[in-house]
Amino acid sequence: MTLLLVGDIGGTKTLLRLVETTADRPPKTWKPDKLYEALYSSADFPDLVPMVRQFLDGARTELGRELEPTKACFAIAGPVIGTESKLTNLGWTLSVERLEADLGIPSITLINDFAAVGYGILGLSEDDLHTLQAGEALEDAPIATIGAGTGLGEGFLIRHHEGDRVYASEGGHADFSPRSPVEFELQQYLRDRHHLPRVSVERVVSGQGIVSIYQFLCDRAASATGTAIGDRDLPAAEISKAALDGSHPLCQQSLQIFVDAYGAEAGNLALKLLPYGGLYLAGGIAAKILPLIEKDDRFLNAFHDKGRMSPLLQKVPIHVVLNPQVGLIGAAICAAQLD
Ligand SMILES: Nc1ncnc2c1ncn2[C@@H]1O[C@H](COP(=O)(O)OP(=O)(O)OP(=O)(O)O)[C@@H](O)[C@H]1O
Repeated sequence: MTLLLVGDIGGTKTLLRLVETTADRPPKTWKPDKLYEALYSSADFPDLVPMVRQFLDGARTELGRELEPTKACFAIAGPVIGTESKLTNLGWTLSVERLEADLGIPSITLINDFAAVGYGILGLSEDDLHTLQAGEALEDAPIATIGAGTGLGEGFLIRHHEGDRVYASEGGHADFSPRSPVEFELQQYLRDRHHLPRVSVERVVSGQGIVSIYQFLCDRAASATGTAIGDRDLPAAEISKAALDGSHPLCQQSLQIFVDAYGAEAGNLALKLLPYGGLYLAGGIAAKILPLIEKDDRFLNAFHDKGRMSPLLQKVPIHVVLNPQVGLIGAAICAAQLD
């Protein structure tokens, strides 16, 4: 029996989990059962080491036995360079060598959170997915992942007989490319408001993006009517709730612009990778606003809107990931494959 420690480390919260596996290298499509799990507020700790120590103490007390994980994988919302990662929001600097020494775990790896999503989708079952477009799946073709949450993650997976290769990217920081007059206005608004020379797609396609789009529409309506709009400071969850129940026209319009931009960016990613192995929408937001993604085929229309290349994109299978644990599942699959 091998004991794995896996973690999903975000700027806000960190979820740690212990997983047991009987096989040395379980199949890549393995969906691990959790032995013990705990959620922490990342900023409550000066570093990952004291958090893991507290977690393992809690697990030993709860399970009433000695627990010594031999492999660990931590998925990090930020770039991982070689064996190191700096979480700028938290002031943590993590290195594999230091973590292995301080935690006494012989084999540790750090991966980007979207690399973890890449591993994780291999472990999902049909119930974890909602298909937006069946397309025409090709077994050996690349698989793409995209996901709006706190930021916008993008990654890809290449299937290979010697083992699948999972890659993260910083695609969310590529330029936002407006397609309609209102989107051009939005781009200019964001440039002016944040004093930016350019606007990245993450500024629009993310939780903060939903808030920014809504504030843009409020300010635009206020300057057209000369009357300030109430409730200008709503969080993304409330804006999408009001859009879903149809109770607030500006919230509805905000989510329409968001879904259009999300679909268009997913289409850009698909043009670059031709992911006939599937394009997966992960991140926390897509599953929560599914009716708005599907309403009037809004997401798919924006996805397909690529001129002469549109027929190619109609063949890409597109699935929304409904399981919010996909990153942790991926971290466990990755940990299990460590030597
Ligand atoms: N119902 C909702 N509709 C739209 N946006 C939402 C909703 N609920 C939460 N959000 C937004 O989603 C973002 C969080 O996304 P997600 O749940 O994917 O977290 P995350 O990116 O994994 O977080 P972390 O970086 O801490 O790991 C926040 O910006 C939040 O405001």
